[in-house]
Amino acid sequence: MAKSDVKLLGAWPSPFVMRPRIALNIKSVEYEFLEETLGSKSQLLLESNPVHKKIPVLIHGGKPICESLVIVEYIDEVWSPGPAILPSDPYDRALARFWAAYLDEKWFPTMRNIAAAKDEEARKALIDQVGEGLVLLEDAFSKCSKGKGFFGGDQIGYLDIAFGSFLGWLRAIEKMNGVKLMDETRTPGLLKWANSFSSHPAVKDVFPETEKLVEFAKVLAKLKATPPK
Ligand SMILES: N[C@@H](CCC(=O)N[C@@H](CS)C(=O)NCC(=O)O)C(=O)O
Repeated sequence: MAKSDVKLLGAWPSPFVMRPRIALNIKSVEYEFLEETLGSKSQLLLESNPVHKKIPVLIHGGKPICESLVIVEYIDEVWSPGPAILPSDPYDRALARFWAAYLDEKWFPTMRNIAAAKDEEARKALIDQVGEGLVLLEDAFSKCSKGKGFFGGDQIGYLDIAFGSFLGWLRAIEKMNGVKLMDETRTPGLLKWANSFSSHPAVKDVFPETEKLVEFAKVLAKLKATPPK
């Protein structure tokens, strides 16, 4: 497959964009990364994802595929055989999809809201909710990993990608709020997993630095505070 046949529309700070990047790395697929500019949407993005107008979009042989987890599943099916991303067992697959949906629908939106909390009490309540979510995920980790290093077992799988893509922002939010959300007492398994995940060969080159994300968050906050002209 020529590199030009696989294009990914994205942006470096986006956790959702990290997902297909990791999946493509796992499958050793070369691709062209087309970086969107903050605050504007390219014509290609608007044409490729007219429903949500969001990144990531994978364009494979001219055909667009949208939604990060749909893209990860597509990559797993198309570049097969190769290291499997989704679990082969139907129950394990269902569990991985269940927790990925929890992360996207509940856990991450709560964490994202911390920055916009209206006062200190609201901020603290959101931080507590994120911590409670991590305790649930610690339990999910011990069930899914079956004593191995990743949710997917010996190798990074679907749920590792779904959750691991949020780790950069989790670390940035810890730093910006002066808190530790993952720790040895409440989430020992996740703490170890987070280090293995972020240093994995398929991940480390696309894993954003905490400091860069903190700076980016400040730029975003400024943009939000500026009234439209
Ligand atoms: N559910 C989508 C979420 C994608 C998403 O929220 N992308 C953000 C970047 S992190 C985006 O494109 N935002 C632009 C906008 O909302 O207009 C997915 O999993 O792909």
